[in-house]
Amino acid sequence: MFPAAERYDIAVEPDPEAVDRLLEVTPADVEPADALTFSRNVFVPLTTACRYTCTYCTYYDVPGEASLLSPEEVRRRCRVGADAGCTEALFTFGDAPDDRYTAIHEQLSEWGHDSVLEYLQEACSIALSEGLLPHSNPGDLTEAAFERLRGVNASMGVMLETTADVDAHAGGRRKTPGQRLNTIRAAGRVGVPFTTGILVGIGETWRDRAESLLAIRELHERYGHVQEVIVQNVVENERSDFERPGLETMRRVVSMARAALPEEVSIQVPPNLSPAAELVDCGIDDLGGVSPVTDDYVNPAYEWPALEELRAVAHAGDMTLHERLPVHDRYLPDEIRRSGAASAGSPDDREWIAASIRDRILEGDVHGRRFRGVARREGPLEI
Ligand SMILES: O=c1nc2n(C[C@H](O)[C@H](O)[C@H](O)CO)c3cc(O)ccc3cc-2c(=O)[nH]1
Ligand SMILES: C[C@H]1O[C@@H](n2cnc3c(N)ncnc32)[C@H](O)[C@@H]1O
Ligand code: MET
Ligand code: SF4
Repeated sequence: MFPAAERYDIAVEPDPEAVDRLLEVTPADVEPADALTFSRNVFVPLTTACRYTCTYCTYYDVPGEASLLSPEEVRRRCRVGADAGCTEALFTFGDAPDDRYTAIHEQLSEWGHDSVLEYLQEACSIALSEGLLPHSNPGDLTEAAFERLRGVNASMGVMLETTADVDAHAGGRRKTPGQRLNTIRAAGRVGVPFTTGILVGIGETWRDRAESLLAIRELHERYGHVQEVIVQNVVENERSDFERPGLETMRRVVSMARAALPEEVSIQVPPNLSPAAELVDCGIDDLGGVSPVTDDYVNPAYEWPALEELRAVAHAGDMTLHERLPVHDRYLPDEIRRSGAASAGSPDDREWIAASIRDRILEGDVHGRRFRGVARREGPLEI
């Protein structure tokens, strides 16, 4: 049984002087990176049901329409991804859908699960058996949930979005910054390589952006687990009238992110939502998950760029382009770390990856099926 997420409890207090310093940062203050990475993924949206109703989101479905992918469907999609050379199975879906919808709960019971997180565990095992490395973002989680899910995930994530209380997190049950911070802290305590980030343009101020970035830094300083910070701009869609932040805003906020986080933490912009080629001099070094086979189900109107376009982004910044696994190189044990990838040392001597996941990457052989992703290719993956 997975316990329900903890309630509001602010974990960090950003220093006001550090916030002021960050507010002065411009693109001229940051050192551009010399390499750009991305991960080839297949997006597996387990369910469109969600307990929240964020006003910028088109992902969640209204009651009655929300459903779950079956285990057979999960396997089918993973196989398509593995055949296309993906290494990552991305499990991102609505927060605690079973908590809100009895129909979802009943379906899960029929399949022998008492919660969506228990089902996620099975889905991750399916992905592993198809030769993929799971990266799950199921929303807010407790330490107990991370303990269980780390055994079947290479890395995990949740977007902080913002430390501010914004109207965009609407509804009777709403996302709260405290709970998101708790989730990031819980991942740190358990030692899960973690992706987080901020969402730009949902009603937050510049000060809120600086505070959010410093909150992430603080949690990374405590636990060393933040592998990358996504600077994601909100995009227009049919449900909301949020305006996409302009280029100058994005240039400044990406530079702030670079300045706020230590060098070993990657700064990512999603290349289907952001003008990545115009942000290469602001400190980005990662383009996140890009899929050759699935839509970005969170923002389906925004198509993934082809490899050729990723090359053009790298070219614009005079950078090399490398494919990576969902988990960043520095969290891998020495024997499977790729030489040549830009990375500082391992955060500490801890085992960041569960032994079962490490062995799968190492052996490249899952239930007799060759691991078809990049993990088995030799040498640095310059593209
Ligand atoms: O940890 C997360 N990773 C997210 N990822 C994954 C992320 O971009 C990368 O795949 C990670 O860098 C892991 O490799 C997404 C990938 C997509 O294709 C589309 C949307 C997302 C959203 C998230 C997210 O909210 N949190
Ligand atoms: C997967 C992540 O995508 C973000 N997300 C949800 N809706 C939108 C949107 N319209 N534009 C940009 N990002 C969005 C949320 O922060 C979520 O955590
Ligand atoms: N519902 C989760 C969140 O908002 C997962 C991503 S949105 C589809 O963090
Ligand atoms: S962003 Fe995530 S939590 Fe918010 S409504 Fe969409 S699916 Fe739910």
